[in-house]
Amino acid sequence: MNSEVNPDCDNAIEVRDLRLQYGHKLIQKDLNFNVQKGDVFVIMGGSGCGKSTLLKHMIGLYSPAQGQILYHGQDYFSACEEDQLSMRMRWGVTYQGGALFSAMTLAENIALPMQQYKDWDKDDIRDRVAYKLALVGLSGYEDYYPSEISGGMNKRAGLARALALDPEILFFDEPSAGLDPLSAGRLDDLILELSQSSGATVVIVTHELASIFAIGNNGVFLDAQSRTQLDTGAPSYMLRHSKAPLVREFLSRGEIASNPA
Ligand SMILES: Nc1ncnc2c1ncn2[C@@H]1O[C@H](COP(=O)(O)OP(=O)(O)OP(=O)(O)O)[C@@H](O)[C@H]1O
Repeated sequence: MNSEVNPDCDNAIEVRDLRLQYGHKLIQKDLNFNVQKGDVFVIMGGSGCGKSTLLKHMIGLYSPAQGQILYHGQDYFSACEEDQLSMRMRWGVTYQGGALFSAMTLAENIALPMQQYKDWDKDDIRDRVAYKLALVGLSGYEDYYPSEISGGMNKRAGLARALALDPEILFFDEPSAGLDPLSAGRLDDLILELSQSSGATVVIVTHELASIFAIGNNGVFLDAQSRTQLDTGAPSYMLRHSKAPLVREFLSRGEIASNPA
């Protein structure tokens, strides 16, 4: 266990005064919110407001222009490389396209992080791969290539790979992008089921209202115009009670645009 990690900290993630830029281009500023352990936390907002950018900062791909992101009380960006790696090893990430390696079978894709980061032997890895595939409903698909299975199955296989190292936090960028509503709904159910059964915290970027309400118990709403968060909390609460009209309007597809209830 990392020396600086505080296991008693209820917040899996704390975002403090965060400012996100690409060069001089400001994307978001003054972001402040907490993700509690076990939350399914939704990053919401209209197209181009910076949802993916925020997620990329949260998984350490980009450094913030200002502010902090703390994991179990430890600031990621001021930590040494070794501590950053040990934090990253506790995360599972799935990107927008599923992003499996096309030249590898599903089993090889899922085994890859295990081979990279663990000293598990071959049999152990084979069993763990089979278990992860079973968790996402893909038992028996070990030897299939990504091109041989459907889009929805690819997403589920991507999820199995994200689960490879038994993560404490799972990050998803638009997990159901490109899926039909039924498959998207099934993927939502699976994400919720896996987070509940493993106790993992989930951080998810989506603008799908159905997903936001089906699985999110907490979240943050980003605005492209003011370039800051308009609200944070439970999406179902924000829908009726957010003090920001734009949030109520967005979450109700324009049906609740007047004063908060
Ligand atoms: N690598 C980059 N360099 C410069 N600008 C970028 C980069 N990536 C994204 N942007 C810009 O940052 C802004 C936010 O993009 P981002 O993809 O984070 O938004 P988003 O809310 O996830 O959008 P969407 O819902 O459409 O996927 C956009 O104006 C985008 O053009």
